Amino acid sequence: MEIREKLASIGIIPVIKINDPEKAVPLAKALKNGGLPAAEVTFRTAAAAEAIHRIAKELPDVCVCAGTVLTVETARRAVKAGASAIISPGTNPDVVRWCLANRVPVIPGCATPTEVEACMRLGLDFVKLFPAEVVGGVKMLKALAGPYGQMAFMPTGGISAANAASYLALKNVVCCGGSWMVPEKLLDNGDFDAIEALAREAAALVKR
Ligand SMILES: O=C[C@H](O)COP(=O)(O)O
Ligand SMILES: CC(=O)C(=O)O
Repeated sequence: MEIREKLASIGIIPVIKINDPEKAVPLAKALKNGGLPAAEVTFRTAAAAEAIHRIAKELPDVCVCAGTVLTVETARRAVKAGASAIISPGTNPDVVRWCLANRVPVIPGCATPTEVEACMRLGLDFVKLFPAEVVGGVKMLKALAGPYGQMAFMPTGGISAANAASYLALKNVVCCGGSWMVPEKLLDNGDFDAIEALAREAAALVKR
């Protein structure tokens, strides 16, 4: 299955900031058991590569992606660790070109029509909208659907159980990203049951 179809079938992609790599596998298990077999592990912590490696090795049916990939070097590390896709908050053309040259799925962030067009020129038809709620959310995506009918989006930033369904109802939305089902405190405390419950609540918003 192509990554886009896989992400579409999961619907909501948990965005993770993890400090302790020991928690990576129990966290991914909790998300999977809750109905979200995916993780965007952000390179905002030193544990990111190790967390990706552990999830990819122990839970091959979980779609583990790398987030906050700002450089080609980080993209290389993420792919080596086992990431299925490279995701970033903005668009670094060097990262996109490296991914395309190495056949690595890449989902860079856009916040404006000009950035969407830059990604189209790079050859992409699927990007992130970030930070989604700040830049107009559902209204912005509806507006972008006019001139950019072929472009599909993964809105992230400010999405929650309260508004995810309105994003998922849009034709140009493949999936949403969000951190709300993995609150830092629950992860730090190792409260995987609570995370699983939040994942289950989120997964119930996805029409399959
Ligand atoms: O930086 C934000 C994360 O990428 C996801 O956004 P969120 O915490 O609003 O869900
Ligand atoms: C926010 C986001 O998309 C990222 O850190 O990759």
